Amino acid sequence: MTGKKIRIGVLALQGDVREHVRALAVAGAEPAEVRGPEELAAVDGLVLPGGESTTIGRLLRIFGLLEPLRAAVGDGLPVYGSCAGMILLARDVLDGRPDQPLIGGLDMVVRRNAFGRQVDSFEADLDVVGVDGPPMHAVFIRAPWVEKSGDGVAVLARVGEHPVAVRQGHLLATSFHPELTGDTRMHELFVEMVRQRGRA
Ligand SMILES: NC(=O)CC[C@H](N)C(=O)O
Repeated sequence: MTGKKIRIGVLALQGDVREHVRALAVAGAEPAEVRGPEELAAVDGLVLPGGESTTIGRLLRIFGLLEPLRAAVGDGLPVYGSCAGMILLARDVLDGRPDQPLIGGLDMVVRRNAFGRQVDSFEADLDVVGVDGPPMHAVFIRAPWVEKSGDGVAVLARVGEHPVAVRQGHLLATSFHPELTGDTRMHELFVEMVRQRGRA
């Protein structure tokens, strides 16, 4: 641990940006909104917020961020994707739009709106690997689940048999929205991941 604040970007094209900015600040990072390649180049880690993955994907193309983001992920930039952000980090999406662009990087296939076929939104208390203390109260909104994942992917939490939190090296993804509950332990876990990469 160093005393230096690390700078973590929040992709700010669409979705619940402000809530992530707030949670990252509470978790001890210096948050920064990212809308273009120069801003992306200036951060030590990045959060992809929830929202609508098809819209965010389209905006990534329009803002010239899709290829720079793919390159940054390939280069080891730590990224945390929540809900729509989880979808963007997947290598493939089921029930997505055929032309829906993904960033990829995480060796998983996700199913979009997976729980939504039964209920649109729900809440659950989850034990998350790597998060100490009481179970985490998790909010799911038209959430994806991980349909399948490669050997390199660690499952951190499940709802029933379905993985809803995963990590592969420098990439972290959750189906749920920790930025909405005031519980910043998921953001703290990500800040620590970024810190350990020593980019600060
Ligand atoms: N809350 C969310 O991020 C919902 C994700 C949305 N259903 C999508 O497909 O992108």
